[in-house]
Amino acid sequence: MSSLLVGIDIGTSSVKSLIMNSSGQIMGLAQQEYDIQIPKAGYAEQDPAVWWRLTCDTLKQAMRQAGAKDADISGIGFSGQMHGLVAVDESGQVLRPAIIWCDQRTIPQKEALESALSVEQLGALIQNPVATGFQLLSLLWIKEHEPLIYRNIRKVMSPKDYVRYRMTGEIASEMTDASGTAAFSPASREWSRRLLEAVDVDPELFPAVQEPWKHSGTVTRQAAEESGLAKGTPVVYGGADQPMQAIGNGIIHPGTISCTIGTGGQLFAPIDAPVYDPLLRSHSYVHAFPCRWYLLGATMSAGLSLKWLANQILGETDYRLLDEKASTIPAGSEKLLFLPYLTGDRTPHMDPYAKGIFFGLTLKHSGAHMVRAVMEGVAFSLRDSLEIFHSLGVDAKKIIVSGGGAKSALWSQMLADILEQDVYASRMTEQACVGAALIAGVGVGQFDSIEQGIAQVVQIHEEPIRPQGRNRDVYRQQYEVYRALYDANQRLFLELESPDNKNEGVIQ
Ligand SMILES: Nc1ncnc2c1ncn2[C@@H]1O[C@H](COP(=O)(O)OP(=O)(O)O)[C@@H](O)[C@H]1O
Ligand SMILES: O=C(CO)[C@@H](O)[C@H](O)COP(=O)(O)O
Repeated sequence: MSSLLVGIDIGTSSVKSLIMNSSGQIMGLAQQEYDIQIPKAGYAEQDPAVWWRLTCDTLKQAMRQAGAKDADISGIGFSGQMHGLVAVDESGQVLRPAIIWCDQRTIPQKEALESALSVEQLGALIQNPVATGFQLLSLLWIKEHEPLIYRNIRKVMSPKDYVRYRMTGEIASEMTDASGTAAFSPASREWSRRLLEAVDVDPELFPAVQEPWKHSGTVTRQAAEESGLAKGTPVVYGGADQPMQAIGNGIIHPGTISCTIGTGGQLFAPIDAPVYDPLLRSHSYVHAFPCRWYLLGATMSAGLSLKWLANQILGETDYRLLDEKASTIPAGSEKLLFLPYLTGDRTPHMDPYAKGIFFGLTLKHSGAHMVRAVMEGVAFSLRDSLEIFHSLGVDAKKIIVSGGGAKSALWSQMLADILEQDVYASRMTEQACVGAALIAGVGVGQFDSIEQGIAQVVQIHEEPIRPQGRNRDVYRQQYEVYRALYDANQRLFLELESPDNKNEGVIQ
């Protein structure tokens, strides 16, 4: 009898396909990387056809690794990078490259929307801030700059919804990814027709919204040929990467928090009512668990900051080696600080103009100091999110760390020291894929409920990583300077981007 579950994560840097059994044993795991295309400074695009092709490749690899036949797969679930825009025409053809979450071209659309609607009005309509790279703003950009394409758009989709459409032929959205489009009200769990009316966008462009664990169709004949899956294999809607990762870590009830360092960094706290920050410094979205929402603090460039330093500045690609080097530097990087705003900031400043800064450089600082300072800067940024959660009365009894950055013992220790709390690591790997496979198991009836699936699959280390007293004290002081750095530079960030600034990087 078929009983293997598949979880596919359409990440920012790669697609991962995972095959597990009902006890959570990973039987096969394959990953294929892709780049972010930057056709112009501030743009970030990807080709949806590449997502689909590499999904098929990784599925075949994972099945080979698992020694599984197509008939062994009982259900498929998806996880995916959030906020992005895939636009398709009447016949379901992609009209232009996807504009993804870290794209920053929509500063004018963001500012126009924010001057038309107050923070209070946005809070009432969508309970969230709008940020560059969010689907609705990207759609407004196409409307303004590519009117011929805009006219042909029949539906817009989030990245993983497009890949699922290629697999099943059905165009649909689900609550968790709809939440991150800026066109959806998580509190009322429906597209915000009032907001769409206010920006003159046809609500019909947005697909019907489903629950993540529900059956969304089956693998089509063509998808079967391309992916090696069996035609007719059941597929569930799946969810955005943050809630899927939370499910894969067993985080469904208030009190336990997920802390992720992937390309971006996120702090995620389940809540049992759609509470939101009245200052809109963090996000409030629908969770992939019945009647639950979550608060999300987002760092735009987390792992991406380290990747930038490693690849573009130090010419080193081995993260383990960088870890080793950073371990030789004392906590606080001998007073070197890094502000990780390489692609602007979301939480807490929601400022697309913000820039990265190394602050405090002296002759004694080496590449290893810079690596450590980058890791610390990312952890400080996640602490900013924790401070906001505390201010909203959200309890963090337990913090579970994951994402590529959590593979580093040093980075995980820094999180404990800087968040000033025990943090727990998972015994599993690729929790977003695990979450996607788990809800597929719920959808096909292999688990009675998400809770039962979690009890059967998820394993967290019992021993926490504890804050180290001396480091904590150093970081407490360093955090004060970190906080002040943005305030001291906010005006200068704006000045750099002013239309009067003639510095356009042209070589004479
Ligand atoms: N051993 C390691 N030490 C430190 N950082 C690491 C290590 N391995 C991966 N990373 C970080 O994790 C990031 C990738 O995380 P991942 O969760 O795989 O990304 P995504 O899901 O966004 O595609 C890299 O950019 C890197 O900064
Ligand atoms: O932007 C957010 C959440 O707001 C991320 O969840 C993105 O979806 C990217 O995630 P990674 O690919 O960095 O894991």
